[in-house]
Amino acid sequence: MTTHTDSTSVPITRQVDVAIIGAGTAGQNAFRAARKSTKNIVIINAGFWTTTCATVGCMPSKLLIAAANRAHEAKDSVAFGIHAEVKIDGKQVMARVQSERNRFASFVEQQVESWSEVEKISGRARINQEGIIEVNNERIKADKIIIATGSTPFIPDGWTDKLGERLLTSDTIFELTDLPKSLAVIGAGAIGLELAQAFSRLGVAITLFNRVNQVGGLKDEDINQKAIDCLGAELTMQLNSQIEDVGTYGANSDNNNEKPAAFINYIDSEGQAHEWCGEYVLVATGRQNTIDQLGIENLGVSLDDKNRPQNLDINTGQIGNLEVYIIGDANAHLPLLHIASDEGFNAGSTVCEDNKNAYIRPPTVPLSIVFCEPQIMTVGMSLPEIQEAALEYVIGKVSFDNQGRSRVMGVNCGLLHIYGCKQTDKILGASMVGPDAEYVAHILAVAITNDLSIKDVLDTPFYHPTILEGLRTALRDVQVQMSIPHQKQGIEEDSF
Ligand SMILES: Cc1cc2nc3c(=O)[nH]c(=O)nc-3n(C[C@H](O)[C@H](O)[C@H](O)COP(=O)(O)OP(=O)(O)OC[C@H]3O[C@@H](n4cnc5c(N)ncnc54)[C@H](O)[C@@H]3O)c2cc1C
Ligand SMILES: NC(=O)c1ccc[n+]([C@@H]2O[C@H](COP(=O)([O-])OP(=O)(O)OC[C@H]3O[C@@H](n4cnc5c(N)ncnc54)[C@H](O)[C@@H]3O)[C@@H](O)[C@H]2O)c1
Repeated sequence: MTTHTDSTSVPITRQVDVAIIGAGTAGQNAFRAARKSTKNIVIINAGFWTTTCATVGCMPSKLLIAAANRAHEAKDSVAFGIHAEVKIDGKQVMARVQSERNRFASFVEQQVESWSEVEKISGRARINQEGIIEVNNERIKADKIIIATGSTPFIPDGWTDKLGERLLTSDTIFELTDLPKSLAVIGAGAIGLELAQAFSRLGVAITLFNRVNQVGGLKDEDINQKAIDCLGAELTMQLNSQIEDVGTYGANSDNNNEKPAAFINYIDSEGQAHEWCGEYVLVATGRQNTIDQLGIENLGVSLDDKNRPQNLDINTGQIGNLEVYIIGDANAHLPLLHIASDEGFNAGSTVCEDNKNAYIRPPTVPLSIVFCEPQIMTVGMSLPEIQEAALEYVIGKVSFDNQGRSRVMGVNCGLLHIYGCKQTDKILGASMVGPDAEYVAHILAVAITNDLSIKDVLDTPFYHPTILEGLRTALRDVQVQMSIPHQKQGIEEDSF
């Protein structure tokens, strides 16, 4: 049926209660939640109907890391008296990454296939000047619009042309059918760090570049330096380096195949000029949303200079009083999977007419984990945020270099800082590089979410011998520095 908009005579092909643009984790969750109470709904998606997480993100990266860590353990067990000869079959490594990845993606596809065809449109949507969604031959008028268009790798200007097929991003690297011989990784954020270490452990000659002396986005200088020390023991890093130029040399120069080799001209942290030359360059210099290309301004949404929407409700993704919701990586707030998932559920529940019974999840405590070894985690407020808020704090510390179980396991490199609030005996946040950081992070997230005092956490059992006993040591260190009354227990009472 074709109708007309009120203000113009432009024909519209569909009128819906809710339109969702983008069917990744956030969009699919929004669709599932909204569809419970409206049947007049459409979801539009460009590209594959799976998710970034399953297809080119969380899952393939963790599959590669899993293979890498197996290789590393086998190669790195001499101190235990175990001398293994390790042969890495690159083709088999990549084949497992792809087949397991496809298995995860197929579960998402099956769910999407169960949705009615009328509710799904494959195509790239745009919002025209009248606020109508245009996709393929359709012009869709929606009472409420949820935008969940995700993010894409950011590539510095000109690099795509200069590096040609030698340039890889996280969107393409998992499609390699064999391990490369050499790889430069540019950017030491979560993606760069995880993939640089994984490929290095699989025998690829890696150089990791970052323009600042920082890894994994760490904002606590001591933890950052410890992470650099722990990771640098096995990974070649050029931190604080400036890339001057990138490009390729003529065919056959890598004696590997017909393709030209890649080069990077850079200035190291000492100011010396160098050239790196190798097979591929993985650009991991961040991700950016693309909502500026969507015609978002036609819905009354304004963006700041980093493409972040103004007046964003971080709980539901709603923009001010508009019936526009921007969720997941698209809002550039916290580009993480659990956030995309929660925001999708919340937005989908909020747009329903009958949403009184919908449970809108509150914003969760900030939590981030980088799956390199040792792992990196941050939870709660960061040190700069605490300092900016002028809160009185103490830092409880524990080194994992000599921590009992960490040493037993041969994973004894790390440092945990817990930021305790002097007035309240509560945990403000924490930052760590070290073994089992993912579990430490979750325990602290539970404590902060439930407003537990440091004494509350210390009153729970810590089994011996565990790496988590290190968490207890750091909590006790917070406690002994507190100005509030408490039952002192010296950190020296922790024993092996
Ligand atoms: C390599 C890598 C590893 C990661 N690892 C982790 C991890 O370990 N833990 C973690 O928490 N997070 C991780 N992330 C981040 C996580 O994957 C993302 O935060 C999450 O997938 C974002 O989901 P989304 O729904 O916002 O976007 P997506 O899943 O990207 O969905 C967006 C969809 O919108 C579509 N789209 C875009 N524009 C349009 C348009 N104009 N019209 C129609 N459709 C459109 C896209 O094609 C896509 O299908 C990782 C990311 C990467 C890249
Ligand atoms: N384990 C996880 O949770 C996980 C894993 C992967 C990705 N992610 C998500 O994906 C997002 C994107 O990850 P990312 O690592 O690409 O981005 P990022 O923003 O975290 O890191 C990018 C890094 O590249 C550096 N950089 C930028 N331009 C550069 C240049 N020209 N030369 C040298 N260095 C440069 C930056 O200094 C920064 O350290 C993350 O913010 C995260 O939310 C999460």
